[in-house]
Amino acid sequence: MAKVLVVDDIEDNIKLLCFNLEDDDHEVLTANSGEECLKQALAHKPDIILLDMMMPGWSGAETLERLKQEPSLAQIPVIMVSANDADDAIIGAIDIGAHDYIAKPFIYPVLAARMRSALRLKESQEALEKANLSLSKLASLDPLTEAYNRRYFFDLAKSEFAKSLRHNRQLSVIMLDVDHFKQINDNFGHGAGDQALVKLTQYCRDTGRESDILARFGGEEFAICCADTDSKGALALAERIRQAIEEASFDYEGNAIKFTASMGVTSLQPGDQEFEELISRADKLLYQAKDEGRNRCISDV
Ligand SMILES: Nc1nc2c(ncn2[C@@H]2O[C@H](COP(=O)(O)OP(=O)(O)OP(=O)(O)O)[C@@H](O)[C@H]2O)c(=O)[nH]1
Repeated sequence: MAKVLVVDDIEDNIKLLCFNLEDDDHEVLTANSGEECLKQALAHKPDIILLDMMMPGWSGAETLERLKQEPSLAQIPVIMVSANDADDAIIGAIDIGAHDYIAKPFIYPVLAARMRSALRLKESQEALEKANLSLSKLASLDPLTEAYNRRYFFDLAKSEFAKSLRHNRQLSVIMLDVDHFKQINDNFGHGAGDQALVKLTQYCRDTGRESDILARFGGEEFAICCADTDSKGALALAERIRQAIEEASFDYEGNAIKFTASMGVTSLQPGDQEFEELISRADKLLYQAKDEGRNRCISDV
């Protein structure tokens, strides 16, 4: 059922707990000191820890504090097991992060019920974290291509822009638009158009750097913000992307589909005060590229 780490310096206590836990179908790991507990927890990520309070070396409380300081272990519920049932000891342990406290000698079914309660709480915390993660993904990504959406792109790129101004670093922007995209939809169907946008995202990712911020602005228009990249580097990147798109083709329902893209490229210039200035320059250059025949990159340097 659950992976349980039992920590106690007395071998007989471990044996007794192991017997009961294994009888309940739990997978049991054991440690006979606080130091060993931390090692086992890091190596095996148990679902729950049953931790003895009084041990030579690190005490139970000290071990608990170390578990809570370790980000990858902090969420594991810890039930303290102790012969000391003084109120102060119980309060102290719960205040430093124990989920629960049970006094020895305990009745195993009571401990088992407390473990179930701790595991239920852990499960609902994990479900909540998962839901939060998918919500923040929804809020930042374009659902079709999984490139960033326009709003999130501006959040990230504006912060890069501010850093570049502060540290006197280069920053460039590429605006990209698929050529005659309407024809892909008209000739092969909307599904082919969608697939082209997914492929385009992949070509940009494969060609660029991990740190490039790629977004779908809407329709068949994309933007890339490249931190620490000067105008020469950005134009070279745009040209590599243009070539990758031109050379690639993908299969859609038996049709080999090819397309091209046009790009406008600009870089941070003295006097720029807002990130939007770069977007608007790159946008003008993109439309110049369209006017001059498409399938080309135009930069303002
Ligand atoms: N399949 C698909 N089509 C889309 C999507 N978003 C916008 N479009 C279509 O993209 C097409 C854009 O057409 P236009 O603005 O005329 O641009 P274009 O055909 O690429 O022509 P140029 O940009 O001038 O080279 C329209 O037909 C839109 O309906 C989408 O998410 N999926």
